[in-house]
Amino acid sequence: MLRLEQSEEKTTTYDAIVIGSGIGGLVAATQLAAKGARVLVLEKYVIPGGSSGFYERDGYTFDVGSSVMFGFSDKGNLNLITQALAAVGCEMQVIPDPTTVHFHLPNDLSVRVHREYVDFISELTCKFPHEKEGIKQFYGKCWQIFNALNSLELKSLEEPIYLFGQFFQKPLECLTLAYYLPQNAGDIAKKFITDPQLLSFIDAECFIVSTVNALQTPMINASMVLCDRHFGGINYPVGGVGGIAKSLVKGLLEKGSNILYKANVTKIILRNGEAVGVRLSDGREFFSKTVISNATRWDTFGKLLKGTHLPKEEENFQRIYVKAPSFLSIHMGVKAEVLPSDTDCHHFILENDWTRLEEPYGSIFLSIPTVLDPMLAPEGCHIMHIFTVSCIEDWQGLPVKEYEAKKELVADEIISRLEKKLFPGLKASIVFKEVGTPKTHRRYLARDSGTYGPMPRSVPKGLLGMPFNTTAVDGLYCVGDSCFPGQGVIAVAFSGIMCAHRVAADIGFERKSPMLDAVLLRLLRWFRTIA
Ligand SMILES: NC(=O)c1ccc[n+]([C@@H]2O[C@H](COP(=O)([O-])OP(=O)(O)OC[C@H]3O[C@@H](n4cnc5c(N)ncnc54)[C@H](O)[C@@H]3O)[C@@H](O)[C@H]2O)c1
Ligand SMILES: CC(C)=CCC/C(C)=C/C=C/C(C)=C/C=C/C(C)=C/C=C/C=C(C)/C=C/C=C(C)/C=C/C=C(\C)CCC=C(C)C
Repeated sequence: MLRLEQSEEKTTTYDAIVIGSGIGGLVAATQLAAKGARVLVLEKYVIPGGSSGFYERDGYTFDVGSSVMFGFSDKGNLNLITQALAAVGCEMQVIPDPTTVHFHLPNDLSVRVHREYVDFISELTCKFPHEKEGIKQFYGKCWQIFNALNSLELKSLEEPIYLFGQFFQKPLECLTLAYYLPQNAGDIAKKFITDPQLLSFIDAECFIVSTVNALQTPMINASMVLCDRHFGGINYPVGGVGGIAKSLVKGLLEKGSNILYKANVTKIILRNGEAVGVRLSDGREFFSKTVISNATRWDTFGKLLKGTHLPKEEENFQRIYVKAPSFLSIHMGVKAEVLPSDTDCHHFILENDWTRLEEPYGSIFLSIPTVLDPMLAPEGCHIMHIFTVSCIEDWQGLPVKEYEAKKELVADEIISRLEKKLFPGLKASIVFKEVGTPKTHRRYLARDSGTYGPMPRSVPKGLLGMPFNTTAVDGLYCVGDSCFPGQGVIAVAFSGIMCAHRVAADIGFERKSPMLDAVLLRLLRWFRTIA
């Protein structure tokens, strides 16, 4: 990080200030820096990455959140993490994961999502032989959409020269995407599949990437993840997920831009209604041609623009989307012998009752990244990163002692369930344990109520209602998971690429047509109101 002299703060005008260094913010920043823009990233915490950050304790390197990495392969157009790193001259070594996730579901339904598509389909068909045709048809539709996506060069859908250019070059693919844009995975699954248990399995497939069931999951997003895991595969970065943000920061600095840590933005400064800079909690102010917020839209409009009128578009967003609950996380170090030798890296556990899928503490996510990269833990030990849905309301207003006791109690119950279902002797094998609650996530990730991201209030019209990057405030852009296409590391990386393209056009680093802009932006705004 370069030091900024005090006089420089007041006088330097950047091309863009990015609030927050989650993957969304860092991708936007590095894409702009790669185009020659001067960018300043302001991060509240002491390291970059947000929910894709890392922390070290007692010889362990823990991923804060994300461990399942889509978009990290060396082929196609959808390897957006690889592309984002390459844009600033970085490359990371990755370890291919042979199994995306091992599902442990009610009625002893166990399904491994193998890297090879044919192996996965044959395992699923073995469990549901009477649905062989339906399985082929549903996942086949996903491939049709994925192939359309993968054929496009991905840039801002809010930039007409690019968008119309893609329609001209790939009309069939663009029409396919336009057709599926307002649709959800559950409706399409129901066209081909009738077995209620298989439909519940599709719900679980969608839930792990959208925190809602298939009927509420946009078909484009479902297709993206259900196919990329077989096309490019899931690949884990050597040294842990935190390395992605560290590499992006290195690339950012090498391109002559900068990042400041412990820089808590408390206000977006407006002049004549236009965003022109930001103020930090310690009083420092920075100015720029554009401001990009990687804080959630609830934080951006509710806190950083507090006191200004909530634009109609944001009212519309909040009408369609609510904050998904937060989660309880347990980071553990365990003795290696507790794991059977063929243990997969990622597991999803829902023991007895399908109806508990979306409930707090209903299902359990478990990642064991040391299965892929043993160097993340001391010799003879593994990392277990466990998380489950939990609401902040459950944890508020408790005196410290009760709060700590509740953490222990809830974590103990989750660990007992894992011990019973998967790993006998688990409790006795624990050598390190740290529990995070929704309050922890609110504090360290600076996300309102510790939310995991946005989720539709009811059944959405696919992705139609999800806002892109421009906002009703001139000069202010949003990036991250409360923008199109939503939650997920690869999704926010796409949002970063889109955002940087739109900003670059607005500040003269890319071509733009003001007349076409006005038409397209008005049209997209209208689409969102009918969602
Ligand atoms: N694959 C997985 O296992 C997994 C797990 C967890 C999270 N994730 C994904 O990561 C995505 C989130 O990425 P993102 O880029 O939207 O954001 P993020 O929440 O990861 O990062 C936002 C960053 O902005 C900073 N910030 C917020 N307000 C600030 C302020 N006022 N001043 C300065 N800094 C501020 C935060 O400290 C944080 O570092 C989620 O959608 C989620 O799906 C994935
Ligand atoms: C403009 C208009 C209106 C129209 C036109 C048409 C067109 C052209 C269109 C286009 C479109 C596009 C391009 C789109 C795109 C999209 C995308 C890219 C998407 C993506 C998505 C992604 C996602 C969603 C992802 C997600 C993921 C996630 C979330 C993950 C997670 C994970 C986890 C949680 C883990 C688990 C764990 C265990 C199990 C342990």
